[in-house]
Amino acid sequence: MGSGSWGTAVAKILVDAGNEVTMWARRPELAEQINTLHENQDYLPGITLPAGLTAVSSVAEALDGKELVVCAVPSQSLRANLDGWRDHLPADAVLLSLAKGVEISSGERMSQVIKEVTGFGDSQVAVLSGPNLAREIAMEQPAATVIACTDEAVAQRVQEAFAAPYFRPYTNTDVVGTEIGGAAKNVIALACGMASGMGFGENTLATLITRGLAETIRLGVALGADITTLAGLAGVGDLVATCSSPLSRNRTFGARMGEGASLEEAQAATNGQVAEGVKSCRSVRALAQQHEVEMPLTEAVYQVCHEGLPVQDMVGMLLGRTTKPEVYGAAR
Ligand SMILES: NC(=O)c1ccc[n+]([C@@H]2O[C@H](COP(=O)([O-])OP(=O)(O)OC[C@H]3O[C@@H](n4cnc5c(N)ncnc54)[C@H](O)[C@@H]3O)[C@@H](O)[C@H]2O)c1
Ligand SMILES: O=P(O)(O)OC[C@H](O)CO
Repeated sequence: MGSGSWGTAVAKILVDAGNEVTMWARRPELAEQINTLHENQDYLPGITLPAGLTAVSSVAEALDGKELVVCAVPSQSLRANLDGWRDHLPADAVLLSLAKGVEISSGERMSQVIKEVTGFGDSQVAVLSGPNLAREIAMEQPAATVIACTDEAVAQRVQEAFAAPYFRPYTNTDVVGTEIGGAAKNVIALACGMASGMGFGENTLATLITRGLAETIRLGVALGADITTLAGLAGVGDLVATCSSPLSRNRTFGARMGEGASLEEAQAATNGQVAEGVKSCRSVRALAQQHEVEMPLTEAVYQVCHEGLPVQDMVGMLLGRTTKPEVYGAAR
C-alpha cells in the first residue's frame, strides 16, 4: 500500500521471494505505468520491475483476500491512509509497517497507530526496519533487515515471505527498539548531512553517528526497548547506512541546509520524496522530553529545522555543553 521508492522496492523483493503481490498506487497513471512499462519512473527510474508484479489504484482491489498488507506510506500520513483502508482489510491479515517515524499529533510509533486505527492486536502487527536504501535493494545489492513482531511465530511467517536471494530478513520480538532505531536515525542523518554540508569530515561524522546512537539508546531504553536491538541492523546498521549514503534523502536534506539552504529551499529540492526526520525531529524530541531523556543532537536538528537556529550555531550548542563521562544505556 504505497508505490513510492521503498514500497516499490519491497514489492519487488516480495515477488522475487516467490509471493503473489499487488501494489496499490494512489494515481491510476502510475499503476498503469508499472503494469505496462514495468518501471516506476517517478521513484525508481531505470529499475526493471518483475513482470509478475501487478499494480492497482483501487484500495478494495488491492486488499481483497490478502494475507500480508505492507504499509508503505510516510509516517505522518499513515493514520489518514489507514482510515481509508480499514473497511477493506481482511480480518485475519497481518499488517507490516515500513515507515520510519513517530506521529507528531500523538507521539505514537507506527505499530501503535496501526493498532489504534484498525483495532488489530499485537500478533497482527509487525514492522520492518534496517539498513535498506531503496535504490540499492532494487538493484539487488545484498542487504539484511529486521522484521519485528511481539509474536515470534508471526515474525517468522513474515520473514519467510521476505527471504529473497539478495535480501536477508532477521526476526526480533522487540517492536519498540526496531521502530525507535528507524525513527531516530533519520534525525541523526539530518545532523550528519548538515555537518557534511558545512564541510566537516569523517571525524565529525563518526562522532555524530556514535553519539547519535547513544541518545537513540537512551530514548529506546526509556520506552522499553532492548539495547541489543539498537546494536543491531535496525539501530547501528541503519544509522551507518543512512548517515553515510548520498542516496539518503535525510542526509541529503541536511547537507542542503548545511550548505546554507533554508528549510523551504531544501524541501523544494526533495522531488516530492519524504525526508522523515524533518518532521520526526519534533515528535522524537517531544517523546524525549516526556520521558526526561537528553537528546542533544535531536534538539539541535529540531532547533535548526523549526526554530530558526543558524546551522553554524549547532557546533557551539553541542560542544559548549558540560563535559561528561561516555555512558551508553543510562537514561541521561
Ligand atoms: N526509500 C527508502 O530507501 C526507505 C527505506 C526504508 C524505509 N523507508 C521508509 O518508508 C516510508 C515510505 O518511504 P518511501 O521512500 O517509499 O517514500 P516516498 O516519498 O518515496 O513515497 C511515499 C508513497 O506514499 C504515498 N502516499 C500516500 N499518502 C501520502 C501522503 N499523504 N503524503 C505523501 N505520500 C503519500 C505516495 O503516493 C508514495 O507512493 C518512510 O517512512 C521511509 O522512511 C524508506
Ligand atoms: O532515504 P532516507 O534518508 O529516507 O533513508 C532510507 C532508509 O531508511 C535507509 O535505511
